[in-house]
Amino acid sequence: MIRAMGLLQSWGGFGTSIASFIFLWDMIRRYCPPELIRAFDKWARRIRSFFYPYIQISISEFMSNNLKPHDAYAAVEAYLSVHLAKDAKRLRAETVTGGSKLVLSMDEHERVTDEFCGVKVQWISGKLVQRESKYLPELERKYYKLMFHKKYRDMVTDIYLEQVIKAGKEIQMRNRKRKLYTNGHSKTTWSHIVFEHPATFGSLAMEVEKKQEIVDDLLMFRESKDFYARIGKAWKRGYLLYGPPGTGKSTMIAAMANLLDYDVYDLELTSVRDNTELRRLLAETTSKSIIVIEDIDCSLDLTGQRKKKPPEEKIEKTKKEVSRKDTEESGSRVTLSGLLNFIDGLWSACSGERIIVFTTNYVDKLDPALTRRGRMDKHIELSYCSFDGFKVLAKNYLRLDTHPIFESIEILMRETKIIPADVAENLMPSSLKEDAEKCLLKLVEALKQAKQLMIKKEEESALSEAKMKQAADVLQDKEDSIDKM
Ligand SMILES: Nc1ncnc2c1ncn2[C@@H]1O[C@H](COP(=O)(O)OP(=O)(O)OP(=O)(O)O)[C@@H](O)[C@H]1O
Ligand SMILES: [Mg+2]
Repeated sequence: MIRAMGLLQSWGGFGTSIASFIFLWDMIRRYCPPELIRAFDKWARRIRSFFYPYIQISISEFMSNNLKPHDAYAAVEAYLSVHLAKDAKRLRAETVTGGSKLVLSMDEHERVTDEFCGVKVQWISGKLVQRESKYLPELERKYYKLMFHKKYRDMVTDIYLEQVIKAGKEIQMRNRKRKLYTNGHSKTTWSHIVFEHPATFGSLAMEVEKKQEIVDDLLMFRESKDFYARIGKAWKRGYLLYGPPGTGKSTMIAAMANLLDYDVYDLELTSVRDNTELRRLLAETTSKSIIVIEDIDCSLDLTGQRKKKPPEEKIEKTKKEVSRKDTEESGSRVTLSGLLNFIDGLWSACSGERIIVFTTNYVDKLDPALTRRGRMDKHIELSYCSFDGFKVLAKNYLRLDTHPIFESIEILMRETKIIPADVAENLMPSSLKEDAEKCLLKLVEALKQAKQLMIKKEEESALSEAKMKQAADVLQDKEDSIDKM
């Protein structure tokens, strides 16, 4: 009993000394000049590290020199919130900008343990409140501290930390909202909106094998960082999508971005003043992005002057003609050589993966410099709707795998041409009451009309050919009679 009393007394004494120490330390912090406290801290740390076998690495929320957010801090935070936050006792719940999902992270002064190749390391979250001078407000800087035994120094600094940052960046990439950047309306810089296009390769009407080949190609590109480094080529890939209007070129670009989880830069060449501006815009694009130049044939030519389209294409008054006119008015002087120089030259030096996609309705009209192999790695033709393509659309729009009307649709599709955009329009119910069968009948009607139009056109062209031949024969007869005279 007496011993217990003595123990309590001594604990009481210990408590009192701790309280006096805290009081004394508080007084020192409050009244001593900050320089003196910093010097004291420094020496105290040196003495401690002499006896203490652990190493600490701090990763601060902001860079110490310019107060810019520190990328590594954000990556560590993402890594910890996914892999270790659940082990912490106190958590912070926050929504990611623009999202509704709650993300959990460690609250301040929490401690979690991670294990890497049998080595245990500790992460500690903290907050530092600093005042640079007494005239400035206090600054709060959050930080993560990594603690490990000094015998694992090389392994942790060379391998573990690198892997944490890499994994963290991948998590950030997955959590971020993707963006669609544009440079339209005579803007000299990129402006962006959130990219939320629902297109996927699953919803794209196309032959199954062809679609799978494109998907495989894209996925292989994404995973080929080391391969590109080994062969000494920049990690870039060019796709040329060509085909008539409404065959799904823009839809495929959205599906590519969704598959790879990339941002999209929609480059409006007609708004770019000259090659210098083009170079700057392309250099500003970020890694993991698709740079799109739609209707490349209408946007520029080799000489920098506008191309003249053949008469039959002029009939179609599309946005493309308007954009060409815009270029003339805005005085864009971007040349094909300028674009190609950039793709082959400076752009290759930008780090990270990028995909560049050109689209055109008239692949034959393109300059061979643009279509040669090595420049555009893959040429993809998007053409009129096949029966396979129709089945994808019927499944998506009407949830139908089969129907008795499919047979007549298949026969009509073999006899005539229809673009997927028209098939999609017919399969779209115009009211809640319109059922799947009505939509299929609408499509049958559209196919019949397209067939009639095709027959009429063929007849007309046969007639004009016959007339031309007749006129040529008359001319020949005249020439023959002149010769005889
Ligand atoms: N292959 C396809 N699969 C699914 N839907 C398609 C396909 N092609 C066209 N569509 C539908 O038609 C619409 C127009 O297609 P899209 O804009 O992709 O055509 P495009 O080939 O880019 O045309 P343009 O040459 O005029 O730019 C899309 O919104 C989509 O609903
Ligand atoms: Mg398009």
